[in-house]
Parts: sequence; structure tokens; C-alpha cells
Amino acid sequence: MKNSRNLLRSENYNIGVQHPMKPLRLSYTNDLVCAYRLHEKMRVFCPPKATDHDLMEFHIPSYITFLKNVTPENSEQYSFDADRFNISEDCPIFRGLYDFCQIYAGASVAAALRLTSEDTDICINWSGGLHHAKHNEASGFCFDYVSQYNARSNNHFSRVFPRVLYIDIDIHHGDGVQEAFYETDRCMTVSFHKYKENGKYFPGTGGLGEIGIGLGKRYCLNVPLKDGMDDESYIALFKDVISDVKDRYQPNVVVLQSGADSLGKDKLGGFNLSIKAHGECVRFVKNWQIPLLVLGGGGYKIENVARCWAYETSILVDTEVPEALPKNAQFYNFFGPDYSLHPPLVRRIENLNTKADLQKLSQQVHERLRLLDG
Ligand SMILES: CN1CC(C(=O)N[C@@H](CCCCCC(O)(O)c2ccon2)c2nc(-c3ccccc3F)c[nH]2)C1
Ligand SMILES: [Ca+2]
Ligand SMILES: [Zn+2]
Repeated sequence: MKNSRNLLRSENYNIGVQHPMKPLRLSYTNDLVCAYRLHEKMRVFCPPKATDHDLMEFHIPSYITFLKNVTPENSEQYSFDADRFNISEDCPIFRGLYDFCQIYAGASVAAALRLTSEDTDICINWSGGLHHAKHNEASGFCFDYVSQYNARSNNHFSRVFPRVLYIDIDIHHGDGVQEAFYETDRCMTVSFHKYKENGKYFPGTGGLGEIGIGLGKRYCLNVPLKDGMDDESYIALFKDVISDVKDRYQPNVVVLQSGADSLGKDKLGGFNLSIKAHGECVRFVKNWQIPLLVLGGGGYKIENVARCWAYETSILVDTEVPEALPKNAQFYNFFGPDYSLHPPLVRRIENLNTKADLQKLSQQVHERLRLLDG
């Protein structure tokens, strides 16, 4: 029987044996963070669950009411709503679903609000960043997403931070967040992702042509990539694009979705990024010294997800950590055979992004960004 404290932690939920999303990865991350004693370099909070009201700030009430009432036992009675809200193999009903959503969403709401107080410059919520959720339906393992809540509705957060820059390095397109801000210039969304012209790679959106509409026109930027991106080309492209975005948009706060499925050897991914390269993107944004909210996201080789997010936690708290994983980590045995923070990257996927492709893409991105100057 889980004690009450356990139920307050999103890592203790199980979506399904066959399902690639394993909240256990959060336990592994927390284990490494604590074994490296990084928790002593920050304030750790156990924030309140998001309330129904919080969630209804962004999602339609009938969707939230559904999530709150449906269970694996009674899901038969809800089959109509289940279809309507895109419940599927990707987004199944599992035990504690609503608790799970309230916990991770509550952490993002609390983190965002803490950033508005002068005493905090960086907040981390590795359980957040579920960027496919829509205001009226679940999608891509994501049920709800509250960063929209913070920047869309006219509230304290959006008054303190009138220009929010959202950056998404998960290998999938951040379609839910893009959609939420598609018509506003209060949040600029930038997503780097694997993209197939035929729309065959989930979610199928995120082409260069999606640039926002109305007031949001030009405040949405997509960087579509092919399989096999490697460290050098990804870091160069990321810094080149993101520097230009920062200079032109001059954000007051940055929300970085640090999905770890863009790492090499990920089960759903297709890039060759090392943990160091992924972390370099986090370091680059951190060094701007603009208030920063770092969120998790995808990541399906869970030992590498934990290594990546523990490493990025060390970057965010300015603490060098030894390459050898701490032997006192509870899950130490799961990190074999190397037991290191930066395992050798063996399975390499051929990089289909040629130098010419990346040159052209960079040019197209800069052309779009030049239009930001109105
Ligand atoms: C009808 N077909 C199913 C749709 C589809 O291909 N869905 C993607 C969803 C991938 C979601 C990625 C989520 C994310 O990594 O971006 C993420 C998760 C949290 O924040 N971000 C997907 N589902 C699976 C999957 C789902 C259940 C069981 C096994 C699976 F392989 C793999 N890839 C089309
Ligand atoms: Ca992305
Ligand atoms: Zn992903």
C-alpha cells in the first residue's frame, strides 16, 4: 500500500507495461540528483496539486471533469467521452491518472509563480513539459499542460513576464504549446524536432511554414530536422537560431522543455545527441541569466533520461559532478555496464541532415526572424 506521501509523487504512477512512458524515470533522476548531493544546492519543494480551477484555466471544463471521474473500472461508461478526448493506446486511462496530472501540473504552476518572486531565477520541474496536450484533448502521452495557463490568461505571471520564450528540444514537435500560443505575440514558441514531409513522424506538424497567425504571426518558429542529427550540427544550429530569437524577441522569461528523447539510442527518437550536447543547449540558455523554467518531456531509455536530467540539474546549479556515478545511488545497478554519467554513444544513426540542408534551413530561419522587426 502506497503511503500518502508516495501518492503525492508523479513518479509512482504506472501508465502501462507496454507503454514507453515510464514515470519511474523520475525516480531514477531524483536518485542521481540526491546521490550527487545536488539537492543541497537548491530549494526543493513539494508543491500543491493543481486545482480543478487551475486546469480549467486552459482546458475545457468537460475534459477536466472527464479526467477527474474516469477510472480503469468505469471507463466503459465513458466510452463516448473517451473517444471525444482522444483516449487511446497513446493516452490510456490508468490508475491515479487525475492525481498524476494534478501533481505534475501543480509543480509547473508553482514553479512559474515562484519565478515571479524576486528570490528565484531558475525553477526545474522534470515531471512537466508534456507538450502535446491540447485544451480539449489528450495527445502523445500528454493529458494536460499548464504553461499555457501561465502565459495565456491575464494573470500575475503574464503581467510580470509580458514576453515568454518557449524553447522545445524534445525530438517531437511541441504542437500543443504551439497551438496554445499560435495567435499571440506574448509567447514565442521555438521547437527543434524530427520531421517527415509525409507527416509520418508523430505528431506530423512542425513544418517551416507554421509561423503563427494574426497577432501571433512570426512568433512561432519551427526547425524541422531529419534522422541522425549529431552533436556538432545540433549545437551549432541551436545556438545560431536561439541567439537570433533572443536578440529579436528579448524575452522576460524562458520556458525550456528539455525532452530527452532527442538523445542517441532513445526508443522513439532518431537523433544521435550525447548527454553533453543536450546539456550544452541548457547551459547556453541558462547563461543568458533570464528567469528560466526548465521542464522535462519525452525520453524512453530511462537510464539515459535520468543521466541527462541529473547532468542538466548540475549545470543549472553551477556544480561540476564526477563522471563516475555515485555508488550510493539507490538504482546504481541499473546504470551498468559503464556506471558513468556520460556513457559511450555506440548505436549511431546515419545523419540524413547534410551540411547543405542545415545551411539552407538556417538561412530560411533567419529570413523568418528578420520579419520580427516589423
Ligand atoms: C495512431 N498512431 C499512434 C500515434 C503515434 O505514433 N503516437 C506516438 C506518440 C509519441 C508521443 C511522444 C511524446 C513526447 O515524447 O513528445 C512527450 C512526452 C511527454 O512530453 N513529450 C507513439 N506512440 C507509441 C506507443 C504508444 C503506446 C505503446 C507503444 C508505443 F510505441 C510510440 N510512438 C499515431
Ligand atoms: Ca521539440
Ligand atoms: Zn518526445
